[in-house]
Amino acid sequence: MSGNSFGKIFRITTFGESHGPAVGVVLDGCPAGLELHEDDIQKELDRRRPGQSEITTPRDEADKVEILSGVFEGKTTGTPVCMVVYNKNQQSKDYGDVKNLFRPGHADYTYFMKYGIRDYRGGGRSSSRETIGRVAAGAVAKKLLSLKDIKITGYVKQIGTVKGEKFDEDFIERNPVRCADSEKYQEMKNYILKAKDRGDSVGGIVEVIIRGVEPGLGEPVFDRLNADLAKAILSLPAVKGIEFGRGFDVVYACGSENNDEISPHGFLSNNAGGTLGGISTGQDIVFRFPVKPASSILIPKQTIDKFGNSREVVTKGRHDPCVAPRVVPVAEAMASLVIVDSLMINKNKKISDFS
Ligand SMILES: Cc1cc2nc3c(=O)[nH]c(=O)nc-3n(C[C@H](O)[C@H](O)[C@H](O)COP(=O)(O)O)c2cc1C
Ligand SMILES: C=C(O[C@@H]1CC(C(=O)O)=C[C@@H](OP(=O)(O)O)[C@H]1O)C(=O)O
Repeated sequence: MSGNSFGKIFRITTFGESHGPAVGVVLDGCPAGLELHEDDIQKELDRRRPGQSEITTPRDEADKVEILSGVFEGKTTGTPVCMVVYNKNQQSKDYGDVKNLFRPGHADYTYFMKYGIRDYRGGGRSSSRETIGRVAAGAVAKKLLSLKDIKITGYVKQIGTVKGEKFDEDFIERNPVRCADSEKYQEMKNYILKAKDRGDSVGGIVEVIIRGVEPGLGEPVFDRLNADLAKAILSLPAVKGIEFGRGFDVVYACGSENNDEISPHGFLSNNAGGTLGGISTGQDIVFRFPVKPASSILIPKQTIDKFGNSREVVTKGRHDPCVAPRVVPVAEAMASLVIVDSLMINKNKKISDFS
């Protein structure tokens, strides 16, 4: 177990480091015959790409994808699909100062303790450059889901203390904060920019809605659909938790308010967030997660070097002042991978399916 792979039937292994030659993914288990072009992948990678606005890292990467295998004459062949993006704008010399230091909030300390060696050029393997592979595979999953009219939409619900209240789906795609509330967008952006001016960073909350999932997806005990989604989301850098439906607020509710009543026309509410007993109800699956403020900040902080000496560190280089807007397409990709995998696992559960 190396921890670099995810999924049971629709399986991915990501590879690469932030400042190495390339990052990417090998996707195994994709059915043959799916029409797949680099453009399908590129449009999702373009949503994740850095260097696109003043509220994201200025590292300027085109993130152009190449499909190396598994596709012939525009269709998947049923063999592993390998997709690669070459890193072009590393500027690794900027990281010489932190070569022997553990940047607070980053994985430098834990990687060094675990492996005794660390790629100090940027975040190395722990950098979000790794999520390119997830987004590329997620784009294939999204294509499969579109055949079943399943749609996954993520958006920024909160930045710092600024809460979005509306949900304007068209607006999400058009604005760099990926906020669904057109009225709160400028306020959210200003909140990020003020922190950036101070050399600081801020956190946020992202919500994801999965529409069109049939009832019956997810396994009953350990591989509950909500548990699989939770693992997928918690496997993302900077994510510190997850809640479904009414979430942590269930603490304030009585059963009489929290149970989702059922009528002949369907459920009357969705406090559960789309699963019961770990199995999809057929309603929207709704979850949200907090994203911590990016660790790389220009405010001097105390740390140690790898020899145990006390040091002060300022994290130079190019960084996101807020991770939340950037994580949206990645979270959608992870959710897509889980839903496709669950659909593939969910075969032949009733004798009537076995024909
Ligand atoms: C899309 C995305 C972009 C990120 N950009 C940055 C960044 O520019 N600077 C930073 O310090 N952390 C950034 N992070 C978070 C770090 O990668 C993460 O905090 C670090 O690897 C330590 O992991 P942990 O926070 O999960 O413990 C980003 C995360 C994601 C998902
Ligand atoms: C380049 C990207 O964002 C990076 C995410 C990141 C981190 O620690 O996650 C740190 C910075 O990169 P580096 O590894 O060069 O220090 C960001 O610029 C990207 O997401 O494509």
